[in-house]
This record gives sequence, C-alpha cells and structure tokens, in this order.
Amino acid sequence: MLKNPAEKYSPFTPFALPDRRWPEQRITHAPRWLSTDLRDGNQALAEPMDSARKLQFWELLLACGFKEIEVAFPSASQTDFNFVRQLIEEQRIPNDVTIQVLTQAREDLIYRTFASLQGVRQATIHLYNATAPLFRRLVFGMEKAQVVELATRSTQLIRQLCEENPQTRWQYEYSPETFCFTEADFALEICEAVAGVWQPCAERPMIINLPATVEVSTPNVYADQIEYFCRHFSRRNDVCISVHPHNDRGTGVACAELAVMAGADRVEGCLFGNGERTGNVCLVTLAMNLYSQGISPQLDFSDMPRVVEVVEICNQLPVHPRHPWAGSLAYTAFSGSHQDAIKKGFDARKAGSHWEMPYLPVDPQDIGCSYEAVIRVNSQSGKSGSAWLIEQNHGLKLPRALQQDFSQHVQQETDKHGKEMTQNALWQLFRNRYGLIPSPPLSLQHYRSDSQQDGQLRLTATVMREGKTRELTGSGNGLLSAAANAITPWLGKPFVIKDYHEHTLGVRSDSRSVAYIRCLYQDGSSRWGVGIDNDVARASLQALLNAVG
Ligand SMILES: CC(=O)SCCNC(=O)CCNC(=O)[C@H](O)C(C)(C)COP(=O)(O)OP(=O)(O)OC[C@H]1O[C@@H](n2cnc3c(N)ncnc32)[C@H](O)[C@@H]1OP(=O)(O)O
Ligand SMILES: CC(C)C(=O)C(=O)O
Repeated sequence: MLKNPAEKYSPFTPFALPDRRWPEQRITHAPRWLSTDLRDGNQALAEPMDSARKLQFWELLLACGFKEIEVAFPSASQTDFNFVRQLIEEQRIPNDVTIQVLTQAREDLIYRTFASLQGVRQATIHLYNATAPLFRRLVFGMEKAQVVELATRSTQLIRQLCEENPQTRWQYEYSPETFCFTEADFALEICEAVAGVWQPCAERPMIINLPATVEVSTPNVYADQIEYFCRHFSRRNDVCISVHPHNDRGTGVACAELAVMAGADRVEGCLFGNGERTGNVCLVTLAMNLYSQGISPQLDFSDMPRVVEVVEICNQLPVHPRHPWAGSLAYTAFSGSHQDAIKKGFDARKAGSHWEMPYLPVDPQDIGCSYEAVIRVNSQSGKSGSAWLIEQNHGLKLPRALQQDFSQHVQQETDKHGKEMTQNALWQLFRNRYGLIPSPPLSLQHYRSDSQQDGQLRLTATVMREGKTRELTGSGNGLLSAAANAITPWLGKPFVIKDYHEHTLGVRSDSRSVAYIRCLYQDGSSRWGVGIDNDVARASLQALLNAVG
C-alpha cells in the first residue's frame, strides 16, 4: 500500500445540501422490496444458476413474501430467457407477484427482452444505462446529450412495445446506473427526460431507481443525493423512487436505511447480500432491522435456517456465521459476562411480555432458531453459561456456589484443550465430578430412619464401597446430621454440611428430586455432591455420599 494514497486516489466530492431533512425522519413502515437475487445476485456468481437452482430460489422468494422479483436478464443467456418463459408458461407467477427483467438500452436486446415476456399477466421492464462522467467518457464515449438520447430512445421503444402488448399490465423502471457518482443535476435531467417519454400515471406506473452501483462515499452523502432528487424531480408524486445500494464500503445497509429516511419508497437487494463484488444490500438484514424495532417488514423469515440453507445451495456460497440476524453464530454467546446477562434475562422473562434480553435484540425462536445455540462454552465462559446449559438440557438449577465450583472444573478442561466444550462433554464432566454415575465410589443401597423418643432421628444405611457393603448407623436431629454422624467415624475425616438445596425435576408429583450438598472439611476445603432419585431422602443421602466419597 502507498504511504500517501492521495497520490493515487481522490476523495469523492459531495454536493452541498445544507437544509437536508432526512436526519429528522424515522422509518415507520417497510418499503416496497425488490429481490434481485435471480438477476444481480445471479450475474455475480462464478456459475450462474441453472433453471433448477433458479426455480428453487424463486419458490423461496415467494415463500418469504416477495411481491416484486427481478428474475432475469433475458437477453443475456438462453438460460435466463428460458427461465422467464418457464415461469410464464407453467403459470408459476402468483397474481399478486410482479416479475421484473433487465435490459441494456440496445434495440436488439429490448426486442429479445419483450419476446421473453410474451403472455405474462404483469411485468416490469427495467432499462439501465450508465450516466456518470467516467462512464460517459470511458465506456460510452458520449456527451451528456447522447446519453440522454440513448435512454429516451430506448424508453420510446419500450413504451411502443408495451402499447403493442396491451394484454399485459406493464410497469417501467429506469435506472441511471452509477447514479451515486453522477452529477446530481444530470441525474435529474436524464430522469426527467425519460419520464417525459414514459409519461408516468396510474395506468403507466414507473419506478425510478437510483443505484449506488459502486459505493463511493459515506451513507449520509447517498441520503443527501436521494433527498435532493426527491425534492427536485418534477413528477415525484407520479413515480416510485427505488434505491439499489451495493456494499463496496460495507455500508450498503446504512445507505438503504438513510435513503428510505430521505424519501425512497422501494429497496432493491439480495438475500444475505449476494451480488457484484462485495454484494448488493442484504434484504434479510434490512427486514430484520425493522422487525427488531417492532415494525413488520412484510416479509417472512420465520424459518431462517431453511432460508440460509436454500440460498447456500442456490448461490453455492456460504452465508457467514456472523451474518446479521441469520448467521449460525448470530445469537451465540461464548463469553462469560454475556452468558451471565443472558441467563439473568431468561430467568426474569415472563411469557408474553415485551422482549428485553441482554445481547439478544430479537428472540431467536421468532425466526425458527432454538435457544440451544444461545450459549456455548469455552475458556472465555463463566459460571452462568455452564449452569444455563445444565438447566436447559437436564433441568438442574444449580445453586450459585455449585455454579462457581463447576465453573472452575470447566475452566480447567477448556484451558487444557483450548476447544469448545460440547453440551454432552459438559454434562459428562458434571456427572463425573458430582457423582451422578451408575457406580459412584460410595453408593447407597438401603436405608431406614426412625424417630427416637428423645426427638432424635436414627439412620441405618447400607453403603457399597469398592464392591463391598457396609452398614452404618448414626443419630442426629435430622436425616443429614444422622447421616453425617454415621459416616464420619467410618471415613475418619470430620466435615460439616455447609450447603443443602433440593428441588424436583419437573412439575409432576411423581417427578424425581435432585439434592445438592456441600461438605466443608477442617482444612478449609470443600466438595459438592449431587444426587437424583424418586425419593428425596435417598437423593439427599446419595448427594452426601457423593460429596464425601
Ligand atoms: C450494474 C449492473 O449490474 S448492470 C447489469 C450488468 N449485467 C450484465 O451485464 C449481465 C448480462 N450481460 C450480458 O450477458 C452481456 O453483457 C450482454 C448480452 C447484455 C451484451 O453482450 P455484448 O453485446 O457482448 O456486449 P458487452 O457486454 O461486451 O459490451 C458492452 C457494450 O454495450 C454497451 N453498453 C453497456 N451497457 C449498456 C447499456 N446499459 N445500454 C446500452 N449499451 C450499453 C457498452 O458501451 C459496450 O458497447 P461497445 O461494444 O460499443 O463498446
Ligand atoms: C442495473 C442497475 C440497477 C444495477 O444493477 C446497479 O447499478 O448496480
């Protein structure tokens, strides 16, 4: 890279719009959406979609609720042409859906485009030509007037062909390609001229699409350009203003949102931001951004994992695990403080209440994701993450001090291997550590407890150790103190029971109980044991044996 990039690169010079109004605007409803996955997305793939993949994507877009879909560049390839024919001839286009096709401003291509649309109920013809100074000079070798003439001549032909095919409800879209680096007044001039030919009205709907073909500046500059256009375009009320942001600077989503604040009615983009170079704006992100603000996006991503799966198949490109709202890690916390906050959020959550969840702006269940992936454990995790997983998967509500104890063992494991701990590995560690295994070192076989006349309780318990059974007896003012008095002389290591907790596993009266016990030894060390049994007394006694065994 250059030490002084200014030797090679010039900054984009924005025009002045000091009385801009868009910063005060709020987005209150969804814009019209156009999916261009099958056109702009498709043209950017190493292997453009064949008809099977196109059809699969088409079905997905319908299922998501798209009403405007750019399906092809019919004059580009026989595959694209055939796909449009297939949709029409197999009557695959629902009544409320409009297909859109793109063409250059070239007569032969326009005729070919119309041929592909024969018999369609309704369609949008989309014409583009580049208008920016660099393109006029370098690509077309045209003066401004010639560029305007190219656009108006093609529009004239399109209007004529539409009128010759009155059985179709036609809509016309014109894109001054490279709008975002075209002089603002020239963009207006060419769109005025094109609209002058088309004469937009209710019977002849028109969309003016103002693309950020390549992002060249910050999103506020694009918003200024859109506001300026909307304020000065003489037929503003007769046309739909659409935007088509690309993502070269990584700000496609911001461009689209600010453009809508600046007056745009419609947004063109692709699912997960596929498209030329760094892609088109991601429509999933835009829709979910609205949803997270309580605004219906008028699109349905209730089964996001399926949407990701189909798009990956069709585009043959992976969706990034950290893609906003949809990536496989989009709702996952590995780090301790995040997990702690999320666990507290779920503990406090009341069914039906407004969503208030630390680190999770939407409920993953709304888009077909489970809570399973919300917390995953590695060496960056703390006590709450492991406790959450044990509770979610096995119903055990670990006491706080046990959470802390277990967390240290988890930390040792994860530090040892440097890897994530699977839910299964975590559960095995918990079971081994706290005695929830088929043959713990000390295993309760039978017990009997009797109340004595002096108010004391007498316990007789048969315990197995290393394959041999032993009968222990002891008295105390409760079951556990009797048990402690029975065990201490046998093990020869005095301890006191420091913590005791129990709860049922489930809501039925015949549910099993779980008991948690911590024993404190004279040297200050302590150990936890856990017991699960249909009988709460047995669960407690086994928990004690697990703590001392
Ligand atoms: C920003 C966008 O996404 S725009 C859409 C871009 N998508 C695509 O290009 C995908 C489909 N395209 C294609 O398959 C081909 O480019 C075709 C079939 C349309 C045309 O192919 P070709 O006739 O071989 O032309 P090719 O693409 O090589 O060259 C472009 C020519 O068209 C001209 N041209 C480019 N865009 C336009 C336009 N919108 N209107 C009129 N002419 C145009 C160029 O100036 C150039 O003319 P020249 O040959 O006189 O210099
Ligand atoms: C054809 C136009 C809308 C386009 O794709 C672009 O400018 O990116």
